[in-house]
Amino acid sequence: MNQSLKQKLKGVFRFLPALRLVWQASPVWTTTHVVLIIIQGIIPIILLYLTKLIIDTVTVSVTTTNKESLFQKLVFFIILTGVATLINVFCSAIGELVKTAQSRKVTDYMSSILHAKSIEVDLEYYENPQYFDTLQRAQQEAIYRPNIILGNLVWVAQNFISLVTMVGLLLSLHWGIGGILFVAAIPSVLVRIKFTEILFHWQRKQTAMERQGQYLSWLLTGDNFAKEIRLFNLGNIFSQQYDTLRKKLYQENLNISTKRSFANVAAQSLAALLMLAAYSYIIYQAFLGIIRIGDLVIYREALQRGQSALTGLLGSLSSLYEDNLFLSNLYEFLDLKPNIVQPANPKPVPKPIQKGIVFERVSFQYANSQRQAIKDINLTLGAGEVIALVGENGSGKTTLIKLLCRLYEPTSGNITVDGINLNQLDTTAWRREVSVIFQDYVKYHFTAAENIRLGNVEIPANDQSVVSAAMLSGAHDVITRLPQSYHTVLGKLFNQGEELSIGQWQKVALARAFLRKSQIIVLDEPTSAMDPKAEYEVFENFRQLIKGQAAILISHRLSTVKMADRIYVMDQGSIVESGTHEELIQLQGSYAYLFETQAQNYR
Ligand SMILES: Nc1ncnc2c1ncn2[C@@H]1O[C@H](COP(=O)(O)OP(=O)(O)OP(=O)(O)O)[C@@H](O)[C@H]1O
Repeated sequence: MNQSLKQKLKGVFRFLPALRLVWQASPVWTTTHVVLIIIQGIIPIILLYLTKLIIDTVTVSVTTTNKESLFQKLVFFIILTGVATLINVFCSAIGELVKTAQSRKVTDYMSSILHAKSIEVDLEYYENPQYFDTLQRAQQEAIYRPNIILGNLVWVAQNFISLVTMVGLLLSLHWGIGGILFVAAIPSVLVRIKFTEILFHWQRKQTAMERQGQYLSWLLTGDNFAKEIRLFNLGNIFSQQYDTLRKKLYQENLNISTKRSFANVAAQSLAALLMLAAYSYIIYQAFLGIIRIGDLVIYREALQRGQSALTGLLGSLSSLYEDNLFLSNLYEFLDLKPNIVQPANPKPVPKPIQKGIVFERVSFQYANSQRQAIKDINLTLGAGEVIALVGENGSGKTTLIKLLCRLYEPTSGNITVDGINLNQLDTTAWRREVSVIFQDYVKYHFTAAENIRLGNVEIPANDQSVVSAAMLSGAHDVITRLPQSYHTVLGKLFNQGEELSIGQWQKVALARAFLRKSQIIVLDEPTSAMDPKAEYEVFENFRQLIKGQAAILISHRLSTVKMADRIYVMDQGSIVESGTHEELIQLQGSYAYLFETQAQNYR
């Protein structure tokens, strides 16, 4: 057997993981769903059999004198027919409810699996377009495919039983008729499998384009972009780009669908001709008097039912193949492994940190980049020390912080805390000790109190420490002026939300950092959007604010970092100067030059 056929067959039977997901999502609804489908599959056969019994009884009654017992029998069969019909009606009515409930459960379960995986993977994945393609494909399939697999398996069973019965009947007439049934069904199945594969590969190729379309649509409809799109009059341009993209996708899809339709016409015409030949043979047998008119009717019925059972069976088998092919998109996503590995036996995080954090010849290059973002960095942050990183845009300051938080692994060199390499610590436990507010901090569209509490979710809601943190960052005054004070929803996304200015948002984010009970605090341009008074208040009493935490400050305003114990000046990924403010001024290097330039602007 050639390799690809083997793989295809393997694909057909790789439905167990999907069934497991369906089962895990909702064992009770799934069982009920299957039981109902089975009952609904059996009842038509029972009804058919009861009809036969009724006809037989009526036929006998015509020639019998003792009609009373036959009448009782007849009444009994009619009652049974009524009961079976009622059960059928009940099952289909309840079936709708069960189907809806079960598929909603599966949908929600699959969403939570996708969410869990999205959190588990490293930040690095989020800088990789292929990751988003994989995620998009997984999202498309995960929601409904597992349920369809379940349905298709039940269909396979139902059609198989039906087929065996009908083929048995037809074989009694001529073996060739059974054969024709099979031959007639094959072309349609081949067409389906072929076009499923074509569509699958086309969709995989088009994911990036689909996402580009979604991005344009997001630009056109998202609140973040509404201002600029209007002012730069970009609406029509983006909208045209979107239309061009969608037209291309539509055209390619239509081409495949058209080809598939023609192939289907050819396959189904061939099947119809073969069935006509079989039917003609049955008619001819009746014409010759070999079979009776009654037989003709039965065989025709068996032929039709047999054909629909076989088409159904092969159809559900090829659907299973299709489902599995497309579900590989989901498995591909679920199989992603984080690059940052957790140590098997993590060492405890030092509490309190005694000696401090040391960067030893640390270099790092982003996976999607040709250049080193930081090179050969040596840096020390002693316990309770405040250090500052300054340098031009792109000099590597934020990257250094990301390495400290173990969002990435250094390409070379070591980062240690009290002599223990960060890769020997449990990542979550380590991150608990670092409180970071990045430049692109998150504006949560939750209440003001929740926005701050997210810095330390271990404290209860409405804890007084939220207010204390807000006071330290200057957010308290902003929040108390809001209509519902700390209970006001921030942002404009939800009803009664109150939008803040960028500087006000920054104060809220800073409060989040202050709330966290960590040993290290990292503020990446924390006051860049604050007014001078607010900024002054933060840095004036900075050491009291951080209460003995070690701190790393990143700022372009050198006046704010003057008080640091040590200032590191970065340039193109390297540290080019370091020392206290006074030492660096005396050095008369790039720091002194920058400081002097900024100071002149304020004179
Ligand atoms: N996710 C990324 N993937 C690839 N390259 C990146 C990524 N993030 C940053 N870089 C590159 O790494 C270098 C350092 O960036 P980094 O953000 O650390 O600079 P920075 O000093 O914090 O700059 P700024 O002052 O503008 O905040 C830059 O050349 C940047 O282009």
